[in-house]
Amino acid sequence: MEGGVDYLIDERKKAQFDVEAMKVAWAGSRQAFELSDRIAKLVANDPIFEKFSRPMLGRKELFKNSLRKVAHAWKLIIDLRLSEEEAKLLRHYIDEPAYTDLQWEMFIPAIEGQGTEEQKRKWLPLARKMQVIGSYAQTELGHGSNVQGLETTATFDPQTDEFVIHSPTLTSSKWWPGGTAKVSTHAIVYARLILDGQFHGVHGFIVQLRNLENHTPLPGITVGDIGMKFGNGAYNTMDNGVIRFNHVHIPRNQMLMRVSQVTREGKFVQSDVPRQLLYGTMVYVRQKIVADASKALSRAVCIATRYSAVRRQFGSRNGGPEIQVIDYKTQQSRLFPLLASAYAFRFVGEWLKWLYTDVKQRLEANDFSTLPEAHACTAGLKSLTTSATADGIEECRKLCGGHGYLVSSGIPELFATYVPACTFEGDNVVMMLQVARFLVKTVSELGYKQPVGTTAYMRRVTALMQSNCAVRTAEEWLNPGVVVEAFEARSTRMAVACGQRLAKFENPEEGFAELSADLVEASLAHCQVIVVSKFVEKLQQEIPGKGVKRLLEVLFYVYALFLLHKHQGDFLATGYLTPKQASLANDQLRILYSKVRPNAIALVDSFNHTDHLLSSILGRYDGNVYPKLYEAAFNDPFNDSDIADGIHQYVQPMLRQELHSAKL
Ligand SMILES: CCCCCCCC/C=C\CCCCCCCCCCC/C=C/C(=O)SCCNC(=O)CCNC(=O)[C@H](O)C(C)(C)COP(=O)(O)OP(=O)(O)OC[C@H]1O[C@@H](n2cnc3c(N)ncnc32)[C@H](O)[C@@H]1OP(=O)(O)O
Ligand SMILES: Cc1cc2nc3c(=O)[nH]c(=O)nc-3n(C[C@H](O)[C@H](O)[C@H](O)COP(=O)(O)OP(=O)(O)OC[C@H]3O[C@@H](n4cnc5c(N)ncnc54)[C@H](O)[C@@H]3O)c2cc1C
Repeated sequence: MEGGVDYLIDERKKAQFDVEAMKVAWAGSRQAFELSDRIAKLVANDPIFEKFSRPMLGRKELFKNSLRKVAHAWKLIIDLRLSEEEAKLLRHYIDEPAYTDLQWEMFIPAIEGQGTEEQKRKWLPLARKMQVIGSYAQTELGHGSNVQGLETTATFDPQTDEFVIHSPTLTSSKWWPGGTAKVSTHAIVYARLILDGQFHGVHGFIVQLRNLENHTPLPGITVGDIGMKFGNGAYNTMDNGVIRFNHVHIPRNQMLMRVSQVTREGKFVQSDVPRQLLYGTMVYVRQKIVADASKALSRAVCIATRYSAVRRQFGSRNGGPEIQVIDYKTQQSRLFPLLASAYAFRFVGEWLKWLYTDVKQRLEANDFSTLPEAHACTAGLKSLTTSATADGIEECRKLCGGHGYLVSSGIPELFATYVPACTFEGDNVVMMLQVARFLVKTVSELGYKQPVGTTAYMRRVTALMQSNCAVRTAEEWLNPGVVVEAFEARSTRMAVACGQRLAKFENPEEGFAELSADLVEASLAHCQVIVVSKFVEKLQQEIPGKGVKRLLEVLFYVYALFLLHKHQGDFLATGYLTPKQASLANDQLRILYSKVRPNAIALVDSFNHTDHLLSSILGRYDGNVYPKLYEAAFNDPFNDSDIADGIHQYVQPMLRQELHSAKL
């Protein structure tokens, strides 16, 4: 058997549910499925969007090719009159980080959230038509996580009614802003506002960087690329920049003034809008990143699952076929929790999108009451989902054995492109510490204030602290209420224990710093409650299609019981579970894996990923792995000639023992 075509056909026959209905459940609705399927095919069938050769290209060629793709995409958007939703799907399927990500996901949202009505009227139409191209310049060489520590200054000059943007030190150079090194004409620059020698906090300013006619940097602006990043291809299609400002003047009306204003006389006016709204763009993008995590994880899982069904090792008897590696329990125990996580992240991402839309509407009506909850949820879930996805992609590489290390497996580039998500938009540990602040506050107020939203379960603090799990058989773990209660009890107990230990410190900030590692673990436990509960809420909805709901229930238990197994130390240490109950959960997990097994290929087919998106020989829909790997090897430009450059010069003299007289 040369290829794996027959293996996947057989695998697909084993499915116990309606795959087409599962595709709809994954997409969110039939309309969403049809839209996304149409755009996926549009991209897959367009040769300009080819990406298989990307890791072989040098930086300049890679970047130019990326500019070409964006220009072609923009032309398609106009010619086909694509909506903003369709344009964003187009970007997803093109699958290439580019300056437009910053334009549409940071520059425009920053103006929408922090600009005045007048500023929105002026800048948004220009940006939406791509007549100005903007980026988001917050991070500096010496300051990233600590936004209040930024050094760039914006000093008001009452003589000219302008702000003077300046980088006073080397460490104040803006460093990282995507799209900035070579493309963007403007940037939202975050800087310390200085009025009459007084510091008034960090604010956003719209600063023009380049001449719109000839694209040269404006006087006083030094700008360039920060250099090659991790991996070939990957995030190197993006021009992350360094900018240095030397007393650059901008009009006063280019400070984003929804949160605070500076008058013509140079007076600072603080409105009722909380200053945290300045961080609103990050909240928006963190929510997007959560929604995107399932897309990246599902790609890696799809590749590893299909390949695990094609790949055979050991167990051949009488010349018969060896065992498919997907049949090894160890392979299942590593792969199926990731498959289940992809579904879990998809549903929590959908919910977070809803939560964000709700908060946005409230903010527009000047209702800021749900902002702390939205901040904690977006920060925490961004951290949980990106860490699990980055680790999961790497696990999928290992699940594919040696071939997973080949660029043609599609996994190395996916990993290299994905991992910065653990760092950008807030380092994952720093984000969990934000959740910790929120949890500590919630716990400290339990005596007199009812927790709401995602912490509402802590209203039952007494019961969750005192009662214990009642499970006596492995079967009894198959109850959503029992599972959710276990997660809630563990989270409540960890948060309360942190609160009690913090209370022993005279200085709360010192206590917080000392206990920060434990606080991060308590925050993770709380975020897991959210993911598990939102999965259960999804299952409570009507989900049409034969067997679809049943399979989603199986995946829910795999996700939750795997987490319980992985973190059983917490569940045991907090005293909610006995070792016997933890062991029963693990027994149930093994049974669940055998329920996933016949459906595994159909479950990854339900992601509806095109071969173009996967860009992976191991993950091909037809499973024809070996002939295509062989073909790709000989199509590699390195194999153009049998004698590589340098062989005659450096190898032959060695073979002939003539190295001493060779010209090196
Ligand atoms: C081809 C054509 C296509 C056309 C269309 C295509 C469009 C493209 C479409 C799709 C693209 C798909 C891609 C999707 C993903 C988008 C990716 C975009 C690229 C990403 C590139 C990366 C960008 C960046 O990284 S930008 C920089 C990000 N930086 C950070 O995240 C810094 C992190 N630090 C902080 O946020 C803060 O410093 C802090 C929170 C850690 C601390 O802040 P501080 O002021 O010191 O606050 P603190 O004292 O701790 O807290 C005070 C109180 O404020 C509360 N709080 C903090 N933050 C927030 C907040 N955000 N919201 C609300 N409240 C907040 C905090 O809890 C405290 O509250 P308390 O009650 O006082 O305790
Ligand atoms: C690919 C990529 C694209 C980016 N694009 C942009 C962009 O478009 N615009 C922009 O402005 N920025 C951008 N950034 C920058 C990004 O937002 C920052 O790198 C990120 O916020 C982390 O900040 P840092 O680099 O300062 O990390 P640091 O804060 O220096 O982190 C270093 C280590 O210190 C730890 N640490 C830091 N503070 C604490 C603390 N209080 N407690 C405990 N541990 C702590 C962290 O956990 C980490 O382990 C991008 C970054 C990357 C990688």
